[in-house]
Amino acid sequence: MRHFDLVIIGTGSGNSIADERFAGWNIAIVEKGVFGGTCLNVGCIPTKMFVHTADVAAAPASGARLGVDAHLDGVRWTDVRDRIFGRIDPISAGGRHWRAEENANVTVYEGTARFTGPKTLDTGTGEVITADRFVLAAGSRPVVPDVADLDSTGYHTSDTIMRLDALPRRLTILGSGFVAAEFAHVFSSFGVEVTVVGRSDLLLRHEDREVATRFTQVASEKWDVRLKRKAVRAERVDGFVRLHLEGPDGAEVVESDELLVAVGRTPNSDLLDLAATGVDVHPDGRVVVDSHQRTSVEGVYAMGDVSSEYQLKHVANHEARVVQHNLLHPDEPIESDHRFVPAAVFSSPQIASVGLTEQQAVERGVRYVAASQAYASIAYGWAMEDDTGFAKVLADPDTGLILGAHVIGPQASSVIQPVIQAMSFGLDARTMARGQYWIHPAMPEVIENALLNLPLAH
Ligand SMILES: Cc1cc2nc3c(=O)[nH]c(=O)nc-3n(C[C@H](O)[C@H](O)[C@H](O)COP(=O)(O)OP(=O)(O)OC[C@H]3O[C@@H](n4cnc5c(N)ncnc54)[C@H](O)[C@@H]3O)c2cc1C
Ligand SMILES: NC(=O)c1ccc[n+]([C@@H]2O[C@H](COP(=O)([O-])OP(=O)(O)OC[C@H]3O[C@@H](n4cnc5c(N)ncnc54)[C@H](O)[C@@H]3O)[C@@H](O)[C@H]2O)c1
Repeated sequence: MRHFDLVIIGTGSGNSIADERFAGWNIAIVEKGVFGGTCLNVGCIPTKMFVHTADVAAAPASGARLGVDAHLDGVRWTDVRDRIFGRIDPISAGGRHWRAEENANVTVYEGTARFTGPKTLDTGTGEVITADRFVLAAGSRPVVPDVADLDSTGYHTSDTIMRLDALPRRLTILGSGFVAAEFAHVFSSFGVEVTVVGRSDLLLRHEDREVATRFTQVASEKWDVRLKRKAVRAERVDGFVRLHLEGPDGAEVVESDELLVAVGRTPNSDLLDLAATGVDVHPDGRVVVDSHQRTSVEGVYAMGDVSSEYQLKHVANHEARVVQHNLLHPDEPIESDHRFVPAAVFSSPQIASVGLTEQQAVERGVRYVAASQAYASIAYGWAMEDDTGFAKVLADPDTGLILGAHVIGPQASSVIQPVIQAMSFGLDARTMARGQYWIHPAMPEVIENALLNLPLAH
């Protein structure tokens, strides 16, 4: 049985750990799928390449109110798709080749790993290995909801929808979170009739309620949004998918060419038979880790979607750096910093958030003041004729320290960044607003003004 210094399971964010500082280590990497993991192959990267393309496709329609009459002649779907994956697939193949053929100290096993005993791993390739240290970086996968006959009907997830051979005429999206909001924007901008089916009363219900309400209003004008619906059965009739729903007005059916299921992601910990090596798992499937990313077994670390509360690439990258340091310096371990984790939804409009929502502040009994500023009331908002976007900030009324920020509108994912910086470095709202120049007339003025609107004690 081969023995290694380190085994890394999963080539998403885990693949970045073994850099030149590990040249003297004997390392095994196990991957069951395509090299590079979710973000590169089926997540952040391709979706944002589609989102940018969708923004371009949607631009002509927004020109008329500025006095520019433009028309979208068409979207060459296969060209769009092949440009995106023509860029991505070689990166994945190159990464695999580099690890498998050019890293003298790394052995790549292409199989589904599972533990068979303490620090003993079946690589799924016919070979069982042992190691002193393991990194569990096995990520997550789409949840398949309990809807009768879904399997026999056939459906897509975010893993497959981007590789369609042709644009559907109609697309139903089951789910109302990040994936649903981003793909609804992509496909509707390409001319597809989109229906979004959600369980709760709002799209993106985990956002600050004012933001989720505004997004739901804007979305309902563009897409057929059906909320408070339960999907009970699916069927395929004459080649079309029919989704049977139960809602406030009783039973209804949505028919479309394709169905995208986007109801969340579950950690891949169940594939690993972790009990065999004694690693603890939360009831929701996340591997239990401490602030140093250590599991319940000495020498076994976990990071990213398989263990994190946040299924986000910037969090997985951060945790990978922590694991990397702690492998190299076990006597001086560092902790992950999850104080101010931001997130953005790249839909239309965009949404970005960091820190507490107003609802969380209320639920947790946190003292706060809140203020907002509309894009429509800053100069660049006039330039864009934006009439739905706004920035909202929450702060401690006494210290002025920022507790949360929520932005809905153009470039929200970039506009919010100075607030993330202020929160991370303990800058109070007044100092942040008045202690620096804000380029006029640029979009971050929406943040400057929201900060100035806060009714702080001093
Ligand atoms: C459609 C979509 C869009 C997204 N967009 C964004 C975004 O814009 N911004 C953002 O921050 N985040 C985004 N995310 C989330 C982000 O992709 C993930 O948080 C991140 O990729 C997780 O990285 P990871 O290394 O933990 O797991 P992964 O990248 O999923 O890597 C895990 C790897 O482990 C392998 N594996 C699993 N089990 C085994 C096993 N038993 N044996 C061997 N190998 C195994 C898998 O095949 C996979 O390659 C998006 C996700 C999706 C689905
Ligand atoms: N821009 C980004 O950073 C980005 C983009 C895409 C995905 N992601 C990550 O991937 C994760 C997964 O995305 P997601 O959109 O699949 O999950 P999500 O958790 O964001 O949203 C899932 C939604 O589906 C709803 N739902 C659950 N079961 C349902 C059912 N049976 N019928 C109808 N609705 C149901 C839930 O109430 C929830 O609102 C995200 O939470 C996020 O962390 C991030």
